[in-house]
Amino acid sequence: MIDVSNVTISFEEENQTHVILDDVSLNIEKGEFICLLGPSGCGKSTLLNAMAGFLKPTSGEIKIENQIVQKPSMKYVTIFQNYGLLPWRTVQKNVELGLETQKYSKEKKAKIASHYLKMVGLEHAAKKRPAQLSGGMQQRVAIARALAVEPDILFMDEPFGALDAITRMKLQTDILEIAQDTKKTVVFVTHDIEEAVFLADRIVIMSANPGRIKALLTVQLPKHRDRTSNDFLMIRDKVYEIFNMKSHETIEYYI
Ligand SMILES: Nc1ncnc2c1ncn2[C@@H]1O[C@H](COP(=O)(O)OP(=O)(O)OP(=O)(O)O)[C@@H](O)[C@H]1O
Repeated sequence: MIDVSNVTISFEEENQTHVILDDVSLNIEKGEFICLLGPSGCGKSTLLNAMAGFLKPTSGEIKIENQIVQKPSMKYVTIFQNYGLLPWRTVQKNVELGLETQKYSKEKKAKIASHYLKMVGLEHAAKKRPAQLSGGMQQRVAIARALAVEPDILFMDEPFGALDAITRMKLQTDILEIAQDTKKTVVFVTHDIEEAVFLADRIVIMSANPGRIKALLTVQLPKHRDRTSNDFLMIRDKVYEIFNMKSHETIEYYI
């Protein structure tokens, strides 16, 4: 569904060229949940923004369903860490935002918004304003708003980065279920190894200076993942190994 071919992205600054992404190639299948994982500054957001049409590659090309990506499209939607809700609108009206460019009746817009608010467990909050909601709830509204335009692809840039650990785990479970139920293709940026192992069908492991793909890891875990299972921990360890973060000393524990 998404073909990234030999993409290099560089920026000019004070007469110097900074190569942010260097010859990155990647194919993403329809319905896959892909996590872009890597240290700060390795170009995860830059790659996501290029796929989403916010940024043009310096060389190489990106195609979505065989069309070169030139600009953002309604067929794919980006969700950012800072929810981007309009504070003066109710939750319901925020979810309806993306529908306003389409010629739907008032009733149809309200029906679609209610459907997706229900999907994220917020039907009871429809009349509230964003400031009356917790961070986790605001991000749920942003997810409902993105889903309401029924995109084929969701691009998510560290969407849970600002949330506390427990809320984050709840939202991870929910987005995984929603992505599976609605058969979305998801490209999700994170620097959290556990989050990537919990969510991804495949993890794209990136290295920095310049940003490159260091490894592609297929996560062969069941649909419903258990963060404490041996298989989960083995895959997490494998990622640590790829980042050279695993200690090779044997430690004995006495409890
Ligand atoms: N418009 C720009 N002009 C110059 N440099 C840029 C621009 N956008 C990004 N960069 C640089 O590109 C590099 C990669 O940035 P990017 O935000 O893609 O990294 P990231 O892996 O998503 O990092 P983080 O996890 O910290 O968000 C950084 O060094 C950043 O300073």
